[in-house]
Amino acid sequence: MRSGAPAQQSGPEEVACAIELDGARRVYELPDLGHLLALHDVHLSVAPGQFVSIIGPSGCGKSTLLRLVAGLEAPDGGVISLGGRTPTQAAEAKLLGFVPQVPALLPWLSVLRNVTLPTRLNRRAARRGADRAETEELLRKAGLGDVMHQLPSQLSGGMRQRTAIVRALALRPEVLLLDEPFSALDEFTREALQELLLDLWGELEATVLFVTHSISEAVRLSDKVVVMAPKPGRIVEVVDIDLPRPRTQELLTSAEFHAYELKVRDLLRGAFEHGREPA
Ligand SMILES: Nc1ncnc2c1ncn2[C@@H]1O[C@H](COP(=O)(O)OP(=O)(O)OP(=O)(O)O)[C@@H](O)[C@H]1O
Repeated sequence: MRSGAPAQQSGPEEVACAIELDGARRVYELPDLGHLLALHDVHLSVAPGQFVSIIGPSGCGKSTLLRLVAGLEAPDGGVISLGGRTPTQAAEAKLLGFVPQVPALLPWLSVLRNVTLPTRLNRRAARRGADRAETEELLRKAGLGDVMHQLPSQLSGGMRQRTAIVRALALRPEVLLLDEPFSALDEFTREALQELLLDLWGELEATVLFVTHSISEAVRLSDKVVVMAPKPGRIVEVVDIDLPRPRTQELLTSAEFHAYELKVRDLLRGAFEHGREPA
């Protein structure tokens, strides 16, 4: 428990799990009979409960990496382990929460019913996940208490994205995967949702993989920032962010914070320049 807030009930089996990628590889067959090496020899160790961001130029394989960890696609080589389980086993055990870039909410269901849908549809999810009262509490924490009976079409973009985050968190996942969840939001909404995510992460103790294009967001949120490059998609460096939490406004404007931003920026510049070279 990081935040000091009361923990939701958790047994020993609900402790967050580590994520290990050992030589992961993904090749896409292309219509012209060629192929594209979307991920090449990816090694990554994420400790239980860590918050890790993934950053890199468009097309470097960030979403592919997330899909492999989520068990939505299988690697063409290497091994991926989530606390000793394969991604498919972890997904079947309902240990994973996934927040996509665009919140996929069912337009005919209220906010509350969208959030409770996974636990209503699946017995395993129901056993692990938050009950109705806990879900309503999560919605209130996310600032959605007053709109939980409204339809998604009545909400702002930021509210819809909060709903998608609460839906993933209501499963009490051991591993939370987020694919650029705040990219379409204005700066202030983005900051508010970063705070919310950190608060809820603090309570749930999930292991987080977070894809972003924002250097400051990555440094602000993370224990580690994974910098990727394209052609082929690969990890160029993992930067440990050795800053205390909570990361106050004072810290966010400090020279130390800025030094991490510059370091990630330099690595990214190299990755972009590489991406511009002919493959
Ligand atoms: N199903 C697919 N079939 C063929 N190629 C694919 C497929 N999915 C992804 N790719 C290609 O694999 C590469 C990596 O894609 P991916 O979406 O993982 O990149 P990304 O880093 O997440 O990009 P972005 O930042 O633009 O979201 C890209 O060149 C993409 O065009």
